[in-house]
Amino acid sequence: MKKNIVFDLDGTLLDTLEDIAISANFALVSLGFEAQEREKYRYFVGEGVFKLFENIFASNPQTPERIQEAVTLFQSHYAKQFNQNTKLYDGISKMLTFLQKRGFKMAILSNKPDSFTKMCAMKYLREWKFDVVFGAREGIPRKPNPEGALEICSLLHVKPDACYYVGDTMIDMQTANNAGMIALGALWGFREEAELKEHGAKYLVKNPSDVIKLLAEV
Ligand SMILES: O=C(O)COP(=O)(O)O
Repeated sequence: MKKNIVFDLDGTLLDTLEDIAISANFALVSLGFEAQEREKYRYFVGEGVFKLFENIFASNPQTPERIQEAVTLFQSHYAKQFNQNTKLYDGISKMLTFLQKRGFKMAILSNKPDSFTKMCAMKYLREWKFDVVFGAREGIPRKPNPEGALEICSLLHVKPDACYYVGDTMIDMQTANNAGMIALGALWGFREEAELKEHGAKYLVKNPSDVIKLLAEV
């Protein structure tokens, strides 16, 4: 039985791009830097909030203290911004209902700070039962390190190879493979097919109804 599925959050279950971009641009402008185009955030997001600003400042590196200032400004802004434009991607609701009815155990593993991950899950995903919701937590290495994914397996009492992991970036495909899970690359999210293929997607799904088709026989 492989009725276990772990989801990435940003760019997979939720389209969070706009609110992340607004809050990050607030932090940048507050510190005297230029705001970045919303589309660029597709590539900045994925490895947690500190790395978000490291990525933004890639061509103009800043001290860790400066980056931390940006992170702090981002976090206080995002606490109020996170639910302004964010939404479930089309078809997610139907997919989650299907999986739940079919008896799948479901979990979330994100590199978004743990408190924000839980706030988003409470706001947008409370209709469905997620056995575990983990964001980035103190002392636990971020994805693509498999520690969080393996902890979920042990909490669910399942083996990694009996778990699907659905995500939209190379970080997610690497996480799934590092943990020994079955990697599903979601093409509706932040990144492109080539990236997901290159980093070990076992299956590519164009939309959430493809997940239903793929897992209908499991
Ligand atoms: O916020 C991030 O950096 C990434 O979040 P995700 O792991 O849910 O894609």
